[in-house]
Amino acid sequence: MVRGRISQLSVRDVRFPTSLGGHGSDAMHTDPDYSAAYVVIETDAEDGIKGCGITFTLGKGTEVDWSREGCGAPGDSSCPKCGVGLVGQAGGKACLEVTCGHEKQMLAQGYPAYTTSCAWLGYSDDTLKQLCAQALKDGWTRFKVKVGADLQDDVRRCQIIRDMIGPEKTLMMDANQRWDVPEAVEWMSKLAKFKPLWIEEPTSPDDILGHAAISKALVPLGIGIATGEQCHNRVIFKQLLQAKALQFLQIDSCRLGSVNENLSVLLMAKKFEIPVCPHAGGVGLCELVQHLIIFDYISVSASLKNRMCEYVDHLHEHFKYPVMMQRASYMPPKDPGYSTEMKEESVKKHQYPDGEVWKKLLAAQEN
Ligand SMILES: C[C@H](O)[C@@H](O)[C@@H](O)[C@H](O)C(=O)O
Ligand SMILES: [Mg+2]
Repeated sequence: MVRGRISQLSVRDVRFPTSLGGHGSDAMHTDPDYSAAYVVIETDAEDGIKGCGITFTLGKGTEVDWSREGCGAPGDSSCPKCGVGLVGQAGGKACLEVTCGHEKQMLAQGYPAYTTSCAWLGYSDDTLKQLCAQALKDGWTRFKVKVGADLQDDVRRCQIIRDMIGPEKTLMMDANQRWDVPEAVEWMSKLAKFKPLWIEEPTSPDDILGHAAISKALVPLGIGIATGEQCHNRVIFKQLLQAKALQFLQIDSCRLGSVNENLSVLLMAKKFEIPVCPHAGGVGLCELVQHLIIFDYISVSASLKNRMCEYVDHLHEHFKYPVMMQRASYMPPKDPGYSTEMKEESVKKHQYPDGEVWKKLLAAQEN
């Protein structure tokens, strides 16, 4: 039913200076400023219905004029992490009438999550220990640690985190594409003693057969391959699944353009019996993907076995409908829409380069 016409469209470059604290850092992206191209489509409908969309980048990636900036060169750590994938938040009715057991279970217990927030690569050992201790207190049982830049550092950091969480809790590792195929196998053979459930993005996300080779070598060591946060369409996922290149599939709500593209991947994963463990974090990715993974549980996979959704503890305060976490789980959102809308005040403050936050930072840099 048509309810008005599009009357206005705005695109804003919103950046958060996360690099100042090393938040979000990994072996490839050493100083990311979590950022978004934030789009609002307004209509002239009487009820004021509007659509909001985000594309997650690491700062410079938000600039339209890349080439002049020289952005896009391999190794430029501020290049866009995620491609263009607009997702909307349109008004509508929240559909939370309890109709099935799985839905009831989600409403009561939520969808299980793991945390990446303790172990970004740029964090000191002290910060790692402090955040890990706090996360354990808060009830987290699944942890992801960044690896891939320096083997000795990885061994030390993995030892710290494994000692702190004990042998039973789940540990995952993420190399953010840093290795080539033989290097990935060799490096992970050295980290196998820390019993990681998976190694994520061990090599280039485009190297489907490379992932298959790594998977063949590491599965006998009890290590699965997780990938998907850089996969931009269902065809890539189809090939990863057909080639038996992954044991955990990581959809990304923004990288895969549209909800429909995400749904087709959820259905393929079900057919291949591969658990979906979404990528989240960034700017708003937790807010968005929680809808998809809870839908997956209620309507597609009907299983929580080997399944969990990533959680990162940053920037939720800038969203109008932030995620609600309880006992290390995502509690189902009860507001209508895709939870994409940002607070106007946050957008204004963090707009690049003329928002209050950036004016101050850029002025300080000049002095
Ligand atoms: C640059 C970013 O923080 C990435 O390190 C992050 O998205 C990561 O790959 C993840 O799995 O959370
Ligand atoms: Mg990752």
